[in-house]
Amino acid sequence: MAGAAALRRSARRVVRPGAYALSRALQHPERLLSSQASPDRGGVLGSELGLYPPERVRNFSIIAHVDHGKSTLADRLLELTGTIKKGHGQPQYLDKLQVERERGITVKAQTATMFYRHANNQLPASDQPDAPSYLLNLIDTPGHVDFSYEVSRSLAACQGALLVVDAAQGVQAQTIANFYLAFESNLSIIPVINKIDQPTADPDNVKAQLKRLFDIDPSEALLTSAKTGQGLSQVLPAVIERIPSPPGKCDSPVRMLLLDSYYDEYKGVICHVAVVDGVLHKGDKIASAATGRTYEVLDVGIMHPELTPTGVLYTGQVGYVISGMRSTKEARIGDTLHQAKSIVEPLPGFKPARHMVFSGLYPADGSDFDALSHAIEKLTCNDASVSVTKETSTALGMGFRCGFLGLLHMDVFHQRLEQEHGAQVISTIPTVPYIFEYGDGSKVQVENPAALASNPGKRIAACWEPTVIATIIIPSEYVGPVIMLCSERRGEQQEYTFIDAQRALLKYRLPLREIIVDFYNELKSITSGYATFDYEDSEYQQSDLVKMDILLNGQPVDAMATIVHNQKAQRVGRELVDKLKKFIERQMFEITIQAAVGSKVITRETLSAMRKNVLAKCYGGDITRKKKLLEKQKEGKKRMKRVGSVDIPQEAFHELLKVSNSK
Ligand SMILES: Nc1nc2c(ncn2[C@@H]2O[C@H](COP(=O)(O)OP(=O)(O)OP(=O)(O)O)[C@@H](O)[C@H]2O)c(=O)[nH]1
Repeated sequence: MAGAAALRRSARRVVRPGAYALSRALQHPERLLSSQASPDRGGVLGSELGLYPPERVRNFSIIAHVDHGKSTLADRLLELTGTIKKGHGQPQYLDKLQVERERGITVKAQTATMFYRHANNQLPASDQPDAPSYLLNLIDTPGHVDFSYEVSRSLAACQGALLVVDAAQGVQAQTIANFYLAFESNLSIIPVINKIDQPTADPDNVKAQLKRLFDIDPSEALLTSAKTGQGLSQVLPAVIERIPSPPGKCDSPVRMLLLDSYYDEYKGVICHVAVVDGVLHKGDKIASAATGRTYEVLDVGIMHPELTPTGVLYTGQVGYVISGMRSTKEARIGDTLHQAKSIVEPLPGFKPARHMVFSGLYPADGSDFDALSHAIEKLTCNDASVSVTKETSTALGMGFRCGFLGLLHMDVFHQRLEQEHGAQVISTIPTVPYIFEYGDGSKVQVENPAALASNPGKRIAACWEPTVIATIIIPSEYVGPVIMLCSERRGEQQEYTFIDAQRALLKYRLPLREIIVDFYNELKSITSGYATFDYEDSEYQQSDLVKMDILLNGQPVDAMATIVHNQKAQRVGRELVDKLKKFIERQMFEITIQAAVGSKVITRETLSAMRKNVLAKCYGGDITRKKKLLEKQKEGKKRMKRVGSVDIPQEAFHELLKVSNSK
């Protein structure tokens, strides 16, 4: 038992939070089985990995719209191959990120190596003892739009993808986005129509949609239920038969693509790699094409599904490498790692993550700056897609300006800071990266509205804002309200088609600013939850933007400054001022709250003076009760931010994040 516990502990240390199938497996290491098809039944030895030349390897991903069943399907495939034990009952999520459990989403992509014996599609593997065994790398990916960066990274290591579509819901916005990601990467796509057990399942309609939208031959679609197991036996044979083996030269110097990296307290930086050429051995010297630094390979292995040392990785295989890198900053995602002292052409990496949303993060208690700094550093070790720079606010003190892939990504990061690192954080109103041109022709990218100083010597000549191309799929009766919503948000229609008799597809160019706050919620609410939405970044467009300041008793609060479209300044200003009025408690003096563009005040409210007497309700002379109330008041004060003479509660900052920019 003690051994199992130790294994569990060590598994927990090294596992990357993510696809719950893998995590679940780690909770029960005693249930981990070497595959039925594995060449050895007690683990995978390096020499046996050599039995899998590229022709016997398949690297594939599972892509889908959120909730269409990727992770459940991944789970079933791991069971089917004996990588985790069958029938582990109700999913247990103890090793999964709390944030993933609460939100029911996958945030990080995960890789698992499986072994599968395959000869004849018609017969069970147990009846074909001599059937050749294949090494399959399955990469489970997140479905939410903010994490599509993870999807494209995963696809770089694959030659094929299972495109999972819910048999009742049909093709949705992210199905389209993910299909094109895979299609543009030249992957073989296997359509899997999942959840056929549902009473409302209509696989024929889904086949027709796949044909119409992607020109997929209906006979190619596999029909499955990841819940009941129906149709699952066709999946892996299709993977082997329809997906090409990875290309690569076995006898060339080693060259591998760095897919992902994370930091482990005990082992240091762990890199996930796809070996494109050559063979990588423990003890080899490797170099980074990006930094030129060299490292010794201290450990190498596969994810089966937990880290399993093998001492070697062959051409076409996907696994992990530990090489004494000190920080994930050294492990640049998309970098080529290659045999040291050999001249190799770097692999074509992938598009760097583009930060769509920026926000300032400050410690709720100014004296906690070091703790927040430490927490952010630790968290970015496992989420390299966040950009972090130090900044100072007169209102909030020292903090950080962080760039995120989207609003959900920002929320998840924020939540993880609080849950995993106990950090109490104030975040400022999210903003997008604008470009401003001054009268002298110089241009700046503005990620912090407060940094856009109103400098009379620097007249703003023009500004640009980022836009996205949004794809929205809705039942046709909701087309009218959605068109109205998009035009309110300054959208420009690009496409309006029907994907079947009941559903329409709308494409809009929208300013990113207009969708980062509240757009999705509103879209869902006007379509009774039926709309699905996805976007890809597009070009910058010139726009009439202004910086809006919030002033308390005449003093601007830099952390509350925001950039808005000129025509919306009045409405946004009103909303911000109203929110603040609601959340700032009356104080012993009168407080004026104003929103101003330049020197022009566009809206104003006054909070009359009042002394809050916490002892007012405390009759009689119960001294301990009085003390308690005073203590509570003192605690409350700690959560206040003093700006000039005004105390602003932490909640006021949180509420400002929710201010819609349209309506
Ligand atoms: N009825 C039915 N439900 C299924 C099936 N496959 C998955 N589900 C359920 O659908 C829900 C979503 O499944 P997931 O596997 O988490 O979906 P996902 O696509 O991985 O979701 P993200 O990770 O958030 O992108 C869960 O409640 C599953 O139990 C199926 O074949 N039939």
